[in-house]
Amino acid sequence: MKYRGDQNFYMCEIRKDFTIDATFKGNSSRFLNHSCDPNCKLEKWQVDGETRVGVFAARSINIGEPLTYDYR
Ligand SMILES: C[S@@+](CC[C@H](N)C(=O)[O-])C[C@H]1O[C@@H](n2cnc3c(N)ncnc32)[C@H](O)[C@@H]1O
Repeated sequence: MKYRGDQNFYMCEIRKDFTIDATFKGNSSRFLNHSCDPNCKLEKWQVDGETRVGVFAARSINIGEPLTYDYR
C-alpha cells in the first residue's frame, strides 16, 4: 500500500486501479501526522467484499500523544 501526502494531495493506493483520495472528503484519520518512528500502522482488510484501511496502534500510546504513522 502506498501513501503520498503533501499540502494539497492525500492519496492512498489500494490497488493499481483503486485509491483512497482524501483531498475533498475524509474522516478523522486525515489528522494523523507522519513519523519515521510512528505509534500507529495501517492495515488493509477485506470486509464484506470491500477493501478497508484501518489505523491500529503499533505500540502503547500515552494519553495526549499525537497519533502518527509512516506516510511512506
Ligand atoms: C494528513 S495531514 C495531517 C494532519 C495535519 N497536520 C492537520 O493538522 O490537519 C498531512 C499534512 O500534515 C503536515 N504534517 C504531517 N506530518 C508532519 C510532520 N511530521 N511534521 C510537520 N508537518 C507534518 C503536512 O503539512 C502534511 O501535508
